[in-house]
Amino acid sequence: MKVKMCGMRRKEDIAYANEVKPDAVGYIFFPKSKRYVTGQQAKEFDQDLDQDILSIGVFVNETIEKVIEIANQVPLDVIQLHGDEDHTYIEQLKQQTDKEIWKVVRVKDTNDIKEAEKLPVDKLLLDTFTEEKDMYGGTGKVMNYNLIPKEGISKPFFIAGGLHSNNIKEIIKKVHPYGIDISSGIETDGYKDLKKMKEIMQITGGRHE
Ligand SMILES: O=C(O)c1ccccc1NCC(=O)[C@H](O)[C@H](O)COP(=O)(O)O
Repeated sequence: MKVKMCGMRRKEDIAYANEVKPDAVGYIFFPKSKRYVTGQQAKEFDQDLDQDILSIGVFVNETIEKVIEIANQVPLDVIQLHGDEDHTYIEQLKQQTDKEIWKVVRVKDTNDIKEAEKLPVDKLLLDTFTEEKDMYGGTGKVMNYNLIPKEGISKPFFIAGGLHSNNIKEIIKKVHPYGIDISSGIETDGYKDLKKMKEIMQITGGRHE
């Protein structure tokens, strides 16, 4: 099972990631997020990140031009689309990059997942839906895992939303995801917390190839 730790926004966060070794870290390129970083900041962070940790860029309804610019600038390994990007948008993006593309489904009902399975992306990431304006992710709220189709999902999928050291084991056992994605659950007072990051790696069994 893979572990992605999202919302890196300080030099210390990168040092912590190098210490605990998740499979991937995420940078948020959504200006309305409290975890927002610029392409230039992410590039500087990324120069200090261990090479065997994937760099993932999180975009919300961003222009394709800007996504490509930042993806090449950092450089990113994966483009995570966390907004309302549709089939046409993804096809256009794919014409301009060979990078892996993940699509986030903010799950309101089972059909949202079934529709997302048809998208031409490498992986899905299931996250919590909230009505709150501009709250596309990093909500710290747990999603309803009963909405996952009984027959399973045809693409590798990450789960996200309100994961923390007290619920992660139970949720993994229930859902059997390809990976987990966590942000608020490894923060204290809004900043990444090394102790919590270590705990998550211990609970998930560390890095798995
Ligand atoms: O984290 C944010 O501020 C954010 C804002 C807008 C879009 C996506 C965002 N985060 C993306 C992630 O991949 C988070 O890790 C994921 O939503 C889970 O967050 P959390 O519930 O805080 O663990």
